[in-house]
Amino acid sequence: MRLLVTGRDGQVAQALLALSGSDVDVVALGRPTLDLTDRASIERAIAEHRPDVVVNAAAYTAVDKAESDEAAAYAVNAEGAGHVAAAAAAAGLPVVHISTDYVFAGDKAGPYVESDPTGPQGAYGRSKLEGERLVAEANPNHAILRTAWVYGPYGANFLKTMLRLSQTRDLLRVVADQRGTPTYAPDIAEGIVAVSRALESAPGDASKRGVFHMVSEGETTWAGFAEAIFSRLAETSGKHVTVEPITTADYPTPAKRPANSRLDTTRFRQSFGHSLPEWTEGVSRCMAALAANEAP
Ligand SMILES: NC(=O)C1=CN([C@@H]2O[C@H](COP(=O)(O)OP(=O)(O)OC[C@H]3O[C@@H](n4cnc5c(N)ncnc54)[C@H](OP(=O)(O)O)[C@@H]3O)[C@@H](O)[C@H]2O)C=CC1
Ligand SMILES: Cc1cn([C@H]2C[C@H](O)[C@@H](COP(=O)(O)OP(=O)(O)O[C@H]3O[C@@H](C)C(=O)[C@@H](O)[C@H]3O)O2)c(=O)[nH]c1=O
Ligand SMILES: [Mg+2]
Repeated sequence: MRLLVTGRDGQVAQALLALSGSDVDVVALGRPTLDLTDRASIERAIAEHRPDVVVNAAAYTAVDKAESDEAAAYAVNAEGAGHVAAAAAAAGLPVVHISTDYVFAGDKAGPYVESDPTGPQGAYGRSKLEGERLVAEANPNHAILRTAWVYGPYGANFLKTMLRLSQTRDLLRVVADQRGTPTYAPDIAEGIVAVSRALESAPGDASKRGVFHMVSEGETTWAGFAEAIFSRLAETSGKHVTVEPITTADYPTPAKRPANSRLDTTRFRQSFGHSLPEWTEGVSRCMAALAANEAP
């Protein structure tokens, strides 16, 4: 099976590339070769590489910057996602599209299921929600995978921000009133491969089409995530960092984030017979990979 992945240097794209081997052949393309705002560039890539499934892992992911740059976020996350889905449809191919917990308002008491009403709190979430709509409209043969709090050895993420800040500080203030699930990019990549195989081998199976919540098992807060990172850092390096739990109000940001980002993964697990490991396991594996210098 060959996957054409958009966004070569992204966290998820890099994790998919790392899986490329005999079983699955991954071609990941980014700008300038493949640009989501240029549908013809996506069509050319499909014609050249002849994939079995197209995976849209490229996105405008700067949550705060999107508040003052909403048009750019829409061009990539909404219209661009639609272009990827339309180009796949034109070639008769399924599309796997990655979306986010930030499509929700975050005011539900329990974990969100796929059919819950959306209510994005910021420009990034709005652009991603519109992307979901345009993908579904352009290509009925789709799986939209909403994930959350992505981190891994490649690219920029909260875990690497925490490690960087810890080089100059012994105390970090981190919000403790936003709940969700940190999800390890290599586990997302495995999930995408499982979904891609299912789309390829079960054409027309409606139980494997639509929207799915795909996050690691368990839940925490950003402060809890930071604590887990620093407890592993202490074990391996002896360096101690204190996490001071604070409220969202204590940490003003341009974009509002959902207080409850928890996603119920039942539909995903039942439809694909696959689940992602506990989030704490991913933290250990990511720290080990970084210590082994497996990624820049
Ligand atoms: N990061 C997170 O915490 C979460 C991410 N997601 C979703 O998961 C998916 C993957 O995210 P992640 O891997 O973290 O993203 P990254 O921010 O790591 O990477 C995104 C990639 O998209 C590329 N890109 C941006 N604009 C374009 C464009 N116009 N054409 C082609 N490529 C473009 C960027 O390329 P360049 O280097 O050129 O800028 C970058 O390589 C996205 O859909 C995201 O919305 C969902 C939940 C959480
Ligand atoms: C760096 C830092 C952040 N924070 C807070 C701010 C915010 O509420 C939370 C996370 O901050 P970040 O900016 O790293 O995370 P953010 O960019 O909001 O991450 C989101 O990215 C997009 C792409 C998604 O789709 C989401 O699932 C989510 O992962 O932690 C602190 O409290 N202290 C700190 O020192
Ligand atoms: Mg950010």
